[in-house]
Amino acid sequence: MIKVNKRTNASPVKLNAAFKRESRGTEAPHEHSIKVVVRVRPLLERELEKSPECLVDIDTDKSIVLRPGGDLLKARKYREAQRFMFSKCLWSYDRRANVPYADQNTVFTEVGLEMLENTLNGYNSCVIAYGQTGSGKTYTMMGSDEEDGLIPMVCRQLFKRLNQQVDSKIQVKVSFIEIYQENVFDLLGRGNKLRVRENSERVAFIENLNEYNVSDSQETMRLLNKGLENRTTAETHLNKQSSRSHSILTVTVSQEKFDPATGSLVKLKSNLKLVDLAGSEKFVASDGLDKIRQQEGSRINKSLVTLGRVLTILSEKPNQKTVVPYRDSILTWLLKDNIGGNSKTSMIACVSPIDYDETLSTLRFATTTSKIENQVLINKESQFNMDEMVKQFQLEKEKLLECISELKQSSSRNDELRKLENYVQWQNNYIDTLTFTNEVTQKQLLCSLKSAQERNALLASTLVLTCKGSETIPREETLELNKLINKLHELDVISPLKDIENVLQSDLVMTYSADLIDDLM
Ligand SMILES: Nc1ncnc2c1ncn2[C@@H]1O[C@H](COP(=O)(O)OP(=O)(O)OP(=O)(O)O)[C@@H](O)[C@H]1O
Repeated sequence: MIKVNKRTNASPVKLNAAFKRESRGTEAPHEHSIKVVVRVRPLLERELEKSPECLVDIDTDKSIVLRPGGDLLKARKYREAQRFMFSKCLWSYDRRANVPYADQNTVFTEVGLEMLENTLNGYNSCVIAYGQTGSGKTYTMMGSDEEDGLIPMVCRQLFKRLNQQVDSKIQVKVSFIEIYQENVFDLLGRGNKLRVRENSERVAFIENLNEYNVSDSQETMRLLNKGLENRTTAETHLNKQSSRSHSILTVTVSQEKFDPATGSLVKLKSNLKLVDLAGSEKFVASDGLDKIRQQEGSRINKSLVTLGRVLTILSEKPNQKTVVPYRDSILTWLLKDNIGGNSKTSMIACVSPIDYDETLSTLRFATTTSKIENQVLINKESQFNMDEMVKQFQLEKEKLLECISELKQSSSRNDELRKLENYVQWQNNYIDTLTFTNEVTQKQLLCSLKSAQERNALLASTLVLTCKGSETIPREETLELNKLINKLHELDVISPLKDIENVLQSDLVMTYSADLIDDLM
């Protein structure tokens, strides 16, 4: 086993020289760069028997060192120690004193939490697990029987957070696909191949894909498990249950919320893609794989090679004329927005601690990825919505009336309460008028509704004080209450309605509603 840090005994001069030449990714990441996190997995049971040498180490939580190891150094001279820098390096190889052990919760904290926040704030988000076969991608994303992975944790937390938003209209939809040998299959459907097409805005979509509405994390987990049962796996020389396909779980979250400050209905729609790629290792004919496995291997490689090409072009900051070959593979076509587009994206690069070549290839791939900057936007739509505004207003009024009727049973200040009740009734008629005169310019109605809302707020504070009314009410509170009630009397309730009336009359329409306003006054 190698030592943890630069204090290693193994030819320090050579290592330092190599570090100078080979340190990668040291530039500070741009705000919208794809965030790359590396995770080193522990030795597997069958690897432990051979007591292999650990070839990786992390010397800070942002830097990982790969060394050739004694045998490899002798065998091939060109192999050198190399250091790579990333947003975070997670050590799950063993529990040692000077490096914190990264369990599944750590992955959630480092990657999942941020993605969750992004999704709730209306950003498209994506997490991609990349690495060779058996490096821990599925373990990281899905987890094991004993421990949940990132996906179940994100789903659980997502619903927990959404349930706290009592005043929003929320819809969550889930779809789950696999890309196997360059074909798309619906993991929640009947297993038939689906076609990828492009809409008029050149956004790829999957025709006839099942999308399920889900209302809690249990329902989401049931669908996820159903999909996992359908996913194509096989035993390979490196992994007993190797995923032979790329899987993409898409969680679409739509939130609608009325914003009383602006009088508008805010709609946020974001999708969170959770991608577990098939293994990235090279296949050699001498591996003794049967024909199907070889074909699988070459198709997996085709899509990952295209992914690599796309990422390389994007990392070199292309101009508008550069052709990015997204459409050369289904994977890159479907992930177009997430790599180089409108998405906050993270990659978890999973590495084996004992495979120099594959780990080096993964770390180089991850470095290229970390140089990509996306163009991130909140998917937000605001629109004035009179119906919603009136609904909100009606709710406020109902609350006030409820409050008054409760107070009437206990309070001795029936006079004030009756006055307040009259005001609320007045608001009631006002709402009817507004609903009826829906044709009037929105701006005027909004202005009018806002002043009515101010009155409601005043009514509410008056009620709070009235609630305290009893024989022993302190003098200051009585004064305050009288002040509020006087203010209510003084309120100019006529001008906003006059504005509406003017519009109605100048348009010579809806005279009936103008009459109604007259009645009210
Ligand atoms: N951090 C970890 N802690 C404990 N066990 C792990 C960890 N990472 C991976 N493993 C174990 O390593 C084995 C291989 O992991 P996994 O199946 O996740 O690899 P993979 O990268 O998804 O492979 P493939 O590309 O072949 O699907 C599994 O038995 C898994 O439980």
